[in-house]
Amino acid sequence: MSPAGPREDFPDRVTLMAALAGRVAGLLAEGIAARGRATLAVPGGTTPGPFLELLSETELDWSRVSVMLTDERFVPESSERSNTALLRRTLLKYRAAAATLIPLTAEGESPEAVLPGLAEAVRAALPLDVCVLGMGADMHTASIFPGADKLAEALAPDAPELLPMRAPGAPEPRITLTAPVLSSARHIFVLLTGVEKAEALARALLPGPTEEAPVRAVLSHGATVVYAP
Ligand SMILES: O=C1O[C@H](COP(=O)(O)O)[C@@H](O)[C@H](O)[C@H]1O
Repeated sequence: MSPAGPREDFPDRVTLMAALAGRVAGLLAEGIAARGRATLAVPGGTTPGPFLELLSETELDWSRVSVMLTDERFVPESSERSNTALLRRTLLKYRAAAATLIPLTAEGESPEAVLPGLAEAVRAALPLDVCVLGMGADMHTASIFPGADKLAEALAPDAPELLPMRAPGAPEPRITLTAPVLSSARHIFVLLTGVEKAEALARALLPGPTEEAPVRAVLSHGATVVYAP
């Protein structure tokens, strides 16, 4: 793997989430000042809730911010596994209620059926000003999983912005931003907490193919890892 970007360790999760929320808000404000609008991508899953809650309270011209998920599970929004529901619950309220959500899911039979209707709005909001990613213990990031059916396509330099994805490690089909979208963000953060993730990161930083550890696709593009135990 080419040299990894910086890593910032925090003494605890409260400090980490507050620092990241402040940093992301500052970068979005810079993007708005420079270009009139800014786009933010955030992860789903179990880690980012407190960061998203704090971000929702920050002072920013949220009416100029577009927000999308890095990936979504193809489940109804009523499911507790819906990343969109997480986003509505934690980020899209208070001051951040004025932001525009670019959806990564819609009602339909399959990810393939809804994807064309989603791609245009995603494309129009790119490039990402700030991309915050999570990582699973299997070293997947967004929904780019080791062993996934469209892994090679998602990692290819000419990948489309969005792909449907099915993987042995994912309980449901997914829709994910692809590696070129994630790695071309102006600022990339990988948000990690806990010993299991620290161990996975150590494995991901070893030399090896990106297919085995998809998070390498962003680590090799200067992503800043922010971590607390
Ligand atoms: O399934 C997913 O997993 C990753 C990691 O989630 P976590 O629960 O271990 O924090 C997440 O980044 C991704 O957005 C999500 O869809």
